[in-house]
Formats: sequence, structure tokens, C-alpha cells
Amino acid sequence: MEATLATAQPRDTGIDAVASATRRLVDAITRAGGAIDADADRIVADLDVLTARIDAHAPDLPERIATMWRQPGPGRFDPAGGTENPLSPPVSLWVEPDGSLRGEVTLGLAFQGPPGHIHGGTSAMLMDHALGIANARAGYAAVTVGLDISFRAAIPIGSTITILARHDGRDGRKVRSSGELRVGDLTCVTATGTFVLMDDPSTREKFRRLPREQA
Ligand SMILES: CCCCCCCCCCCCCCCC(=O)SCCNC(=O)CCNC(=O)[C@H](O)C(C)(C)COP(=O)(O)OP(=O)(O)OC[C@H]1O[C@@H](n2cnc3c(N)ncnc32)[C@H](O)[C@@H]1OP(=O)(O)O
Repeated sequence: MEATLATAQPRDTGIDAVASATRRLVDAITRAGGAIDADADRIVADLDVLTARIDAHAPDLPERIATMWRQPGPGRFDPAGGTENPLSPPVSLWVEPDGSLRGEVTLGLAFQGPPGHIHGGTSAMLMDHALGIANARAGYAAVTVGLDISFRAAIPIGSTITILARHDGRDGRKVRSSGELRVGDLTCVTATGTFVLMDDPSTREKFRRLPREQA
């Protein structure tokens, strides 16, 4: 049986292709470093032309946010697995037979923390997001109120990171999930999360208004 994708289905055209190309651009810049200084003026001019071309298509922010949230299926704009988000690492999470999630990602220099290794904030984002999706797959759309994370071993840049996440249960308006990041057999990061259901009145009140109304 074909495995179910819990994150957005990547496309190789349109905005997904632009986002992929932008990830390649960011990776190239971080790898080249100051070696591009001599060519920087021309590069900036070229990039500014591209930015203006793309910006010409952009609606105002509240309209854009509303459009994003009207899209069906897993978030295509998420910061961890959003195929349309150039800042999102290219994460795909699949549903295992027991309902837990599993995925793989390889991260480049843009995500570096300690020398040659992944930044802890990036690991925390991968965990937060995977835990949230594990809850959503179990039927509980919820926001994070607590994330308990342990960094047990540093993750080398360029290694294949396995992401594991599972929904652990519900306690009133709170839901719990847990997960880990592994490289091979080594568990590098473990995390447990506490989330509050989106349909809890206080959460609904907090997140129901569009940014236009909040301004
Ligand atoms: C993007 C999201 C879309 C989601 C829908 C689509 C789902 C598709 C999957 C996408 C996956 C996304 C996964 C990313 C998820 C984020 O990254 S969400 C962004 C980060 N989180 C936030 O911005 C939430 C900020 N917090 C709040 O706005 C408010 O806390 C809330 C949620 C409105 C609740 O407010 P409140 O009613 O005043 O309650 P509060 O005092 O905060 O505490 C709530 C409960 O949590 C407990 N609690 C609080 N802190 C902690 C803690 N550190 N540890 C343990 N328990 C705690 C409290 O004790 C309390 O428990 P009970 O009293 O109910 O037993």
C-alpha cells in the first residue's frame, strides 16, 4: 500500500519551483561566503530585478494570509515542509502504519549553529512542527504552549536526518505529542510537546481575527 504524505505534496512547477530555486540560491550564497564580494554589486542588481518582478504579483499581507489559510490540505507555506516557502527546509513527513510520522531531511550551511552542525533552533522548529502535524493527523489541530527539548548529540550539516513524531494523547483542551531526530542509529534530539486545541475558546479568540483587524 502506498504511504500517505502528511506534509504538502511537492510540485516541480509554479511557486514550488521558484521556492526550490531560491533554496538553491541561499545554499550557494552560504557556501560561497565572502568569495562573492568582488561580484556583489552585479549580483545585487540582478537579484533586485527578480525581487521587483515577483513583488509585482504580491497582494497585500492580510489578503495573502487569508489565501494561504483557504488552501486545502497540509500547509504549503509552513516553515518546515512548506513547499511554497523558500525558507522551509525540504521536509516531507509520511504516515507510518501505527499513525506516527516519519520523514527525512538534509540541511545545508544556512542552518548551521556550532561549527559544522545544525542550529538548535532549527532542530526545535523541525520538532515543533512535526509534533503539531502528528496531533493534526490524530484529529487535533492545536497550537504549542510548551516544548521540552533535549539536544543529546550534534547533527552534522549534510547528514540525513530522520524525523519521528507521534501523538501521545489528549487531556481536556491539551494534547501531547513527542518525537526525535536521528542520524543513523544515533538519537540526537528528543522532544515532548504540550499543545492547546484550536477550538478551545481562548485559542479560537486569539487566532480567529485576521491581521487586518488586528492592525
Ligand atoms: C500554526 C498553528 C496552526 C494549527 C492548526 C493547523 C494544524 C496543522 C498542523 C500544523 C502544525 C503546526 C505546528 C506549529 C505549532 C506552533 O508553532 S503554534 C505557535 C506557537 N504557539 C503560540 O503562539 C501559542 C501562544 N499561546 C497562546 O496564545 C495561549 O497560551 C493560548 C493557546 C491562547 C491559551 O491561552 P490560555 O487559555 O490563557 O492558557 P495558557 O495559560 O496559555 O495555558 C493553556 C494550558 O497549557 C498549559 N501550559 C502552558 N504552558 C505550558 C508549558 N510550557 N508546558 C506544559 N503546559 C503548559 C497551562 O497549564 C494550561 O493548562 P490547563 O490549565 O488547561 O490544564
